[in-house]
Amino acid sequence: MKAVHFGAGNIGRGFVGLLLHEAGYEVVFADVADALISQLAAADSYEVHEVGENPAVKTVSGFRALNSGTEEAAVVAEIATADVVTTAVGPHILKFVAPVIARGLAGRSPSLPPLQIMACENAINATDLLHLEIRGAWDAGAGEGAGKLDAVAVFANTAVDRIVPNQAPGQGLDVTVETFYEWVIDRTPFDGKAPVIPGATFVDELGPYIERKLFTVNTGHASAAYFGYAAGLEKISDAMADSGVAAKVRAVLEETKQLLVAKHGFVEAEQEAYVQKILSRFTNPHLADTVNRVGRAPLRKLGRHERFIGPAAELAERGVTPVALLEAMAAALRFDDGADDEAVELARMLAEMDSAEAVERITELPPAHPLFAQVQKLIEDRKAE
Ligand SMILES: NC(=O)c1ccc[n+]([C@@H]2O[C@H](COP(=O)([O-])OP(=O)(O)OC[C@H]3O[C@@H](n4cnc5c(N)ncnc54)[C@H](O)[C@@H]3O)[C@@H](O)[C@H]2O)c1
Ligand SMILES: O=P(O)(O)OC[C@@H](O)[C@@H](O)[C@H](O)[C@H](O)CO
Repeated sequence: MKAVHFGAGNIGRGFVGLLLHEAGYEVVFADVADALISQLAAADSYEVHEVGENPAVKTVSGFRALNSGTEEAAVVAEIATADVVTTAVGPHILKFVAPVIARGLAGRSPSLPPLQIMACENAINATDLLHLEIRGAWDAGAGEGAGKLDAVAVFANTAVDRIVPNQAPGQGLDVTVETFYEWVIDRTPFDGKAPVIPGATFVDELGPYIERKLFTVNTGHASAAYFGYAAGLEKISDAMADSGVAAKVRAVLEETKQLLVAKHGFVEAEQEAYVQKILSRFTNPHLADTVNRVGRAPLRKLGRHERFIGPAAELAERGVTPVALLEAMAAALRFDDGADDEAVELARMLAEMDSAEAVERITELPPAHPLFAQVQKLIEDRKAE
């Protein structure tokens, strides 16, 4: 069995690659980072160091690696004979890997079962986004003469959860990760022939799991990052050790818990246990995770269906005015990491646009939305500084 995995970064090597390897797949890593691919191609194995409670070291071996920029034809050929394709490149990069996947699909023998495609990104239904992009490339010519896309590929949404920080320089290919992990996959598109991945959980209704993960783990994480950044702290665990930051993060998760319980019917006590578990993961002192990594790409994180506006807008639509979520968004507007392209772009937008235009462009909330005025006020306050 062969899996082609796009994105050999933190979660690619430290989670998806590891679970696919443990499931018995030969993993072919595809990435555009030349030095990383050369290192992987030259290596026989790398180690995943799981730190925290019950630490362990896992070895990943038997993989290959290709540069999907300079060795595109080879990647296309691998996809043509693969069983599974996964991605962990970032939601905004899916449009770049889609044409390569489309060409690989077009080259498949009709005798092969459909390729099983799963995007492992922090976004609601990321595989649907990838599917749309592949469909675009297919219809634009990649699939010419190859029949119907849906006959050669199956697309399944997933929710992936494991905190994998940026790795310390000098660590080579080895990856330090937390011990916790969860990979939840929508079973329904596979028509009874889902891939066998023992580390993954297959469910019939993924929607509540994705939202629970994004609006608890990622909303809480990003809140810790932005409040921690405002407090001048560098590590997430240090931010969570600050009682003021921890209280604000807790308040944010109280609001998303209220939404998740009301919307999806999660049992309140179970959701509270989930929140507690996540807060304890953020405090893991063995994980050198930074507020800059977790706060990265604030424009994406302030998007309409993302970790802040997503739950805050739904609460507002239900007649509840969020308070802590708005405070976290106010902190996000002040994340001015000059090394982060999106933080720089956010600062430019805040400087150049009037507040109403900035709300629409950053959050895509329409002016008539019940949350619009509150977000506009946050932006006015930020602009006035
Ligand atoms: N790190 C985590 O804790 C974590 C956990 C769950 C989900 N995720 C999600 O996984 C995705 C990747 O995150 P990460 O932390 O591993 O980031 P990362 O930056 O460590 O890895 C991304 C990799 O994608 C590669 N890449 C960029 N453009 C590419 C292209 N066109 N083709 C192929 N490869 C390309 C980069 O070179 C890099 O190696 C994101 O969507 C993130 O939200 C991350
Ligand atoms: O990857 P992002 O930028 O969407 O979010 C940053 C972190 O919150 C994220 O990578 C978490 O570590 C991860 O989602 C945990 O499962």
